[in-house]
Amino acid sequence: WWWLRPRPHSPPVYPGALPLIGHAHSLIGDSKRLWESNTKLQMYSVNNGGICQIWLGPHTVYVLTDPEDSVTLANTCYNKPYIYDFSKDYLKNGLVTAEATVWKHHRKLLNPAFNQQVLNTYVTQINAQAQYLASQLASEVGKGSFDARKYLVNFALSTVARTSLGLDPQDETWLSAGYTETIEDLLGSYTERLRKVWLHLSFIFNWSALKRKQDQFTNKLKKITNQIINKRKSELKAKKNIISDDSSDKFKSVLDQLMVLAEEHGDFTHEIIREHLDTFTATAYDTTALAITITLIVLGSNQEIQDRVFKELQEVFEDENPDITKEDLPNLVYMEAVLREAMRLYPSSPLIARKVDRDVPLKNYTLKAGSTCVLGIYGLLRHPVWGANVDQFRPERWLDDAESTNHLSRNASFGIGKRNCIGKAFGLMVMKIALAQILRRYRVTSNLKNVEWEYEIVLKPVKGHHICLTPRS
Ligand code: HEM
Repeated sequence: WWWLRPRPHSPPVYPGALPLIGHAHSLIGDSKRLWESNTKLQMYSVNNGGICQIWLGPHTVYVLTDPEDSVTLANTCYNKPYIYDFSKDYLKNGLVTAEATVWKHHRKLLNPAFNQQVLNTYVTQINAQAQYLASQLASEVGKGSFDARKYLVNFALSTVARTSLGLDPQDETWLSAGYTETIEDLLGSYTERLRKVWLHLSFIFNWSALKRKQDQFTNKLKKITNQIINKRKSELKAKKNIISDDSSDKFKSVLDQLMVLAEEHGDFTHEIIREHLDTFTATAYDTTALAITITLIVLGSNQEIQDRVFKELQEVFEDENPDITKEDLPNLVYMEAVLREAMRLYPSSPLIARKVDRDVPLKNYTLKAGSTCVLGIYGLLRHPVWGANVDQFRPERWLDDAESTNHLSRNASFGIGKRNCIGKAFGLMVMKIALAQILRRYRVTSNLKNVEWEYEIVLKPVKGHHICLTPRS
């Protein structure tokens, strides 16, 4: 107990530590409890100078919510702590889980795959999926409230299938092979391990039923992606010139771009291509689907703001063109402010973490090597730096008083520092197109006050019937 005592010159300790286990007990419980514990912890950090510490057994975990300190830490320590290893069997050298040395090299090579020129070639595919989504939602009109997330998950996965994997719109093999259910089960199993702290220890986890289930999910998903890569390899072998078509305005899936990298760089093996593709899917689909779901719930509870979004849509789409063009996207200024504000208050990834692999001096304290640092995105996005009415949904803060958003945490919902989200621009584009297609056709109503939240690696509204749709005449 002596060595667990708070020391002078070390960050404030979050209350509630128990002998030997420290704060580990606060991880136990269901996903709703996990979210409650997480918000309390992050807000404690905000209210105590943007930093606090907890103990998981003997291990120190700092929780940072100060904008400057968070960037310092994120740009000093690039390695991820052991909890990211929960998904290593599946994603290993993918950008999220790769060791810092591999990550630096691969991130540099992969950045161009997500540049604006490439993204512009995806607009047609995303429009097609978003129009299909809007037409599917028609079946919910007049039936009262429903759970929009399942529609948005299908939309997000179909969009990934087209743009990342290059599958034809008619090609249903991916989704019909049970991909959606299996990826949901796999991500759920990571949260289960997070909550059952004794399973953090590999020698216990390796003997558990959860490990056996996780292996089944992982193997199934790997098999599906491997089949897609192999099929594409055979196609390219048959038509030798496809990939060498370098014209920048021609659609080229992420898989094809990875194949080009494989030709140029020996270290892009078949397995590494799979790890990157599976990483893009796992990181892209739920974050995007949830951000759209949450924005719809928030807009359904703020009719005046929704009216303003609709007015902007009418102005931008004067000619009734059913597709949103790449030229239209920058004109959806108010909609982007709404989206960013919804993601500020309810970030899909409310916390990320780094391994503190050296002593890191911050403004008031030095973080000790060998510990873990949680970067509290939720707290950062409600830090006083955002102004007095930080808890209020106010899209105008992104427009009128731009200086109140012109600070280091501006993009924190997409991560912090250089190891931030590679798919940020892609995600924003997908979300804007989907929202535009939905909101042009339907008025949304909902009640944000009734929503309960849970933490399952991502922040989710607890499954339920949250929104109603009425057709716009
Ligand atoms: C609303 C949408 C999205 C949100 C909120 C989001 C959020 C984030 C956050 C917070 C991180 C940092 C993770 C960490 O440091 O541990 C991250 C990383 C990442 N995201 Fe996203 N993301 C979104 C969409 C996407 C999309 C569409 C892709 C598609 C490719 C993507 C791919 C990635 C990858 C590969 C990383 C790891 C980057 C690296 O370590 O270099 N994300 N994302």
